Amino acid sequence: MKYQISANTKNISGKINLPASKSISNRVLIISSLCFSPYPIKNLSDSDDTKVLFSALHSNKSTFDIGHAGTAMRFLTAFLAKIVGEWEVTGSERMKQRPIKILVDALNQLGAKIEYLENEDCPPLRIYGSHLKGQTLVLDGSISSQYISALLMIAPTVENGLTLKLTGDITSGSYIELTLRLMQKFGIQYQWEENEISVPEQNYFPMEFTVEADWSGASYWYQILALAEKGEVFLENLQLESLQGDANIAVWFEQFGVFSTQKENGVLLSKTENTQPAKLELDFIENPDVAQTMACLCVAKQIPFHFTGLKTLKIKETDRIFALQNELAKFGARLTEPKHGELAWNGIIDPTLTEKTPEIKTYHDHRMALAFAPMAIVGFTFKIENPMVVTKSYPNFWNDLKTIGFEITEKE
Ligand SMILES: O=C(O)C1=C[C@@H](OP(=O)(O)O)[C@@H](O)[C@H](O)C1
Ligand SMILES: C=C(OP(=O)(O)O)C(=O)O
Repeated sequence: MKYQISANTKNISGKINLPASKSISNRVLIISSLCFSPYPIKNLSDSDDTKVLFSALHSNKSTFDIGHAGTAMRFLTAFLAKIVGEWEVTGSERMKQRPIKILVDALNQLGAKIEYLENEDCPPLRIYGSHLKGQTLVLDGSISSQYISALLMIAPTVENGLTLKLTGDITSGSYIELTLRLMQKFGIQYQWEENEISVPEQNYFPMEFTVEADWSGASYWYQILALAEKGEVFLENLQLESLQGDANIAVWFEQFGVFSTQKENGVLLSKTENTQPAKLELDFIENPDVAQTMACLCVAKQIPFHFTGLKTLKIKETDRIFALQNELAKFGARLTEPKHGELAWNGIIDPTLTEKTPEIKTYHDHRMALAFAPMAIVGFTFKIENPMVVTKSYPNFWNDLKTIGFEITEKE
C-alpha cells in the first residue's frame, strides 16, 4: 500500500496531540518492573515500540518477539538476564542484523549466560537469567547508548551495583542522561564523572509518573512550519524544559524563523518571518533521530548542508545514510558521505535525477515516512510506500497531517 501526499497550504494552523515519548515510556516500564510494587503510568506511548515492551513485561510466556524496537530489545535483554529462568528474545529480520554483543558480553561478565541462536553478535538470544553480581565493566560507548541505558537501569538491583567505564566517543549521550535523570526521579543516586558512571545497589522508589510528549515526533512539526510561509501550531503536552535531548531542536529552528513559547499545556510554535540559513552545519551525536528531519528540510529548501555525528545511522531501523541518499536523489539531490558518519549536499538540484512523482521507499523505517511527508508543503506531490511504518513511534501521524490540510490518498 502507498499514500499519495500533497499539501495545498502555505499558512499552517493547528493543534496537535503529539504521541508520548517512547524513550521515556520504555524506561518507566522497565523501572516499574524493577520496583517492589508497580506504579501507575499516565500518558504511556501508544507506539508499537512501547506496546511490544509492555506486552513482554506483562506476559507469562518465556519467548518474546519485539519486532523492530531497538530499545525494547536491549532493555528487555538486560532485564531478563537478572530474572531467574530461561528466556528467548527475537525480533524482525532487521533486528537480527542490529548488533548486541557489547551488552551480551557485559551481562555475561555479571553472571548471566546469554547465547546467540542464529548469527554471532545479534538477536535472537537465549538468556539464562540469574542473580547478577556487580563489578566495574569497561564498555565501548561509541556504538549505541542503548546498551549503557539497559545496564544502568538494572544496576541498582544488581548485588553491589555497577560501575561502567565508557571508552570511545560516547554516542547519543543525551539518552544516557535521560536514563539517569529518570532513575533519579525514582529515588536512585548515581555518580557520573567524565567517562565513568557508578550506581550503588539500592531500591527504586515507586511513584505515579506522567510521560511527556515526544520531541523526535515534534521535529516533524517544526519541519512543517520551517517549510511553510507562516503559521502557528500548538503541540500539546510538549515541554521546552525536557528530559529528552531532542528538545535542542527548538533552538536549531530559530534560524528558520520558527519560535517556541511554553504555554500551560504545551508549546506554541509560530512562524512570522521567512528566514533560512545560507548553509546548515549540525552535529547529530546527541540527536541521531532528527537527522532525517533536517536532511529532508534542507533539500526541500535547497539549503546546502554538512552533517556530522551520524556514525550510528547505519545500524538503526535501516541504514539511514543509504536510505536518505537513495530517496532524496528522487528530488534531484545528490547527497555525499565525505567521511564515515557524515552526510553533505552542495544545495544544487540535478534535473537529470528529478522524478515527476517520486515514490519514496521507507525501508521499514518510520522516520523515512515521517521526515519525507512534510516536503509536500513546498509543492511536491509524491508517494510513500508502506506508510504505516509510522506506528513504530507516531501512530496518528497521517490523521494529524490531514487536520492541517494535507491531502493523503491511498494508492495501490
Ligand atoms: O535510548 C533510547 O531511547 C534511544 C537511543 C538512541 O539510540 P542509540 O543510542 O543506538 O543511538 C536513539 O536513536 C533511539 O531512537 C532511542
Ligand atoms: C532508532 C530508533 O529506534 P530504536 O533504535 O529503538 O529501534 C528510532 O526511533 O529512531
